Amino acid sequence: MAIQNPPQGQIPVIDISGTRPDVETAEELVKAASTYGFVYIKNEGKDIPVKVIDDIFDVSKKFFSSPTEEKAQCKITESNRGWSGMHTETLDAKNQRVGDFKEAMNLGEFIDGKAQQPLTPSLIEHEKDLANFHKYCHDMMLKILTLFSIGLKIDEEAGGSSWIPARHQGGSSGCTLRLLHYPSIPADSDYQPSVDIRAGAHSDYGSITLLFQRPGQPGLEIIPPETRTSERDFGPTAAWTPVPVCPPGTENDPSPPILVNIGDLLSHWTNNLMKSTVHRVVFPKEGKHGGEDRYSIAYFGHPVGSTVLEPIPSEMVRALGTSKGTGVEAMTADEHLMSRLKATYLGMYRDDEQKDEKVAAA
Ligand SMILES: O=C(O)CCC(=O)C(=O)O
Ligand SMILES: [Fe+2]
Repeated sequence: MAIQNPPQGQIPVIDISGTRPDVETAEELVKAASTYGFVYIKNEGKDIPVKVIDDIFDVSKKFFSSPTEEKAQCKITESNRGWSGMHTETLDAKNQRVGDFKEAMNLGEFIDGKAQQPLTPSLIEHEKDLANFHKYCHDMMLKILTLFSIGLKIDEEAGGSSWIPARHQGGSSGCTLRLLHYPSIPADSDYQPSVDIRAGAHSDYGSITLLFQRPGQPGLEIIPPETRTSERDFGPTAAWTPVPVCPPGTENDPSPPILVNIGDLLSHWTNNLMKSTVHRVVFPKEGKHGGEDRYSIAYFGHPVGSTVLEPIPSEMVRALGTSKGTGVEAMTADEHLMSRLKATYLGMYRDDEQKDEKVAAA
C-alpha cells in the first residue's frame, strides 16, 4: 500500500458518520492505523451527541472532587475495575521516579443499566448515563472495527466486514470506560517538573481505544512509529510529538474530535500492519505546578475474553507473514490483557496477602 506521509505528527481527521461510501472511509482508516496508529474521528455529534459527552465529563468532575474516603470505597481490584489514586499506576516503570500523576476510575460492563462493581453515591446517581455512554462507545468501536474489516478486505467466506466486530460481541470482555483526572500539583508537593509525568510512556493493550479530551487541556504526545529507533526506547530523548486536542480544521466543531488509537492486541492480530503507537501525557510546559487540571475519558475496546487470537483472515495481513511468531496467537484475549496489566500495577497482582495494602497506600 502506498502511503503518503503528511507532516510529522499530523494525524488525519476522518468523518465516519456516513457522508461518503464506506469503502473510501475504510481505506483511509486502515491507512491512518498503519501509518500513525492514531486517527481523529470528526465529532459533530452525529455518532455520539455532544451533550452526552459533556454530561459525562460533568459526572467525572463531580466524582473526582468527592472525598478520598468515598472514592477509596471502590478502589481498584484485580478485576481492573474501580478507582486508582495518584501514583497507583506506573505506565513506564523503567523511566519513572514515581507513579503517574493522575487518578482514574475504571468502569467495566453494565448489565441492564447496572454496573457490576461498587460505585460511589455520585456515580450511582448517574449510573444510567454511564451505562448509556458505555454503550455509545461500544457501538462506535463496532462501527470502526467494521470499517477496519472492510479496509483490510477480510475474506468474505470467513465473515468479511463482520469478522472483527463479531469477536467483540456476545460475551464478557475487558472493555473498560475510564474516567481520568490529572490534577494540578499542590505547591508543597515534591513534584519535579523535569522528570515527573502525568501518564508514563506506554501503548494500549486491547483492540482500539477511544479518547475524549477537553479544549484547553492538552498534554498527549506520541512517538510517531516511523521515528522509533529501538524497540523500547521511550525515554525523554525519543521523538515525542504533541497531539493537539483540536487539530487544524476542527476548531469550530461543537466538540473536539474523538482520538482513536490501535492497541497491542490489534497490532499483533494484523501482523503489525496496524501500529500500536507509544504515547504519554505530560504536564504543560507553561503554568505553575503542572498547569490546570486535565480531564479525559478513555474507552478501551477488547475482544470477548475467550477469543483465541488467531491471525486475521486477510491477504493484507497474511502478506506480512508470521515467521517470527510472537506467541500471541495461542493466547486468548483475556490472557493477553492480564499479562499486560501485571506489568503496570506494580504490586497489585502479586500473589501475597499484602497486595491490598499496596493499593490502599497509593
Ligand atoms: O488521558 C489521556 O490523554 C491518555 C490516557 C491514556 O493513554 C491511557 O489511559 O491509556
Ligand atoms: Fe493510553
